[in-house]
Amino acid sequence: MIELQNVAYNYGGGELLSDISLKLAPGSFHFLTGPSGAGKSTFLKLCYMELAATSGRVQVFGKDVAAMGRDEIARNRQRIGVVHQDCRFLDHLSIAANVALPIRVSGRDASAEEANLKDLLSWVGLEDRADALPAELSGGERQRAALARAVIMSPDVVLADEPTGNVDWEMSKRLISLLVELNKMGKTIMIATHDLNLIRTAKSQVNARVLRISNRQLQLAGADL
Ligand SMILES: Nc1ncnc2c1ncn2[C@@H]1O[C@H](COP(=O)(O)OP(=O)(O)OP(=O)(O)O)[C@@H](O)[C@H]1O
Repeated sequence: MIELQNVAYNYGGGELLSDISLKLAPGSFHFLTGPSGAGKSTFLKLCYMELAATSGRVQVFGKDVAAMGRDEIARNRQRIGVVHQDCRFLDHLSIAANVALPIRVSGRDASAEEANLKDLLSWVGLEDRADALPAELSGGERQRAALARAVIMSPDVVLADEPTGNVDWEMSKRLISLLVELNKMGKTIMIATHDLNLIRTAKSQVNARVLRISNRQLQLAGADL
């Protein structure tokens, strides 16, 4: 699905990530952990082609990202659902309209997707909040809406950046269960988090590998979590 070979990245200062190699197999479930500022968000951005590697090779769906044009990147991006750390919404649009936004942006007929949208909102437990505005939602509701928006295009891969950052433990477990469900449906999942309790909880539900960014390198964490 996504493959990095000897990838490095720097924002202009020193190297933030060095010599990173990883192959995300279809249907795999990964956690990405590491201290604040280690480069977890940056790593995810390399995976969803928001950033281009400074050196090395990134392949997405079997194609070299460096060889893709803008349109091809945009097309392939539709196959990757991203839950952003700060989950921003358009404030003047309802939650249902925000969740459906990727469909409109892609040019597909949103009215043909009404049933899908309804199912998705009820899957994340927001069927009663469809007409609410983003400002009226709690932190947990926002995160669930962000997850629904990330999967509305039926992506093959879901990348989530601290999806449980601002929610309580019960809500964190609920969000992780939703991501585990997506994985059981065949989607490839990667979640950046520094919540080790969450990783332990998820590991009882799914066969997850834990990656850690430390000293600019990506390592496979041991079973000592
Ligand atoms: N656009 C940017 N320009 C310059 N430096 C940046 C940019 N984005 C991030 N950085 C720096 O790169 C480093 C890694 O940031 P990143 O957000 O990838 O880390 P992180 O591991 O996700 O952190 P956190 O757990 O706090 O979210 C930080 O020092 C950050 O300040």
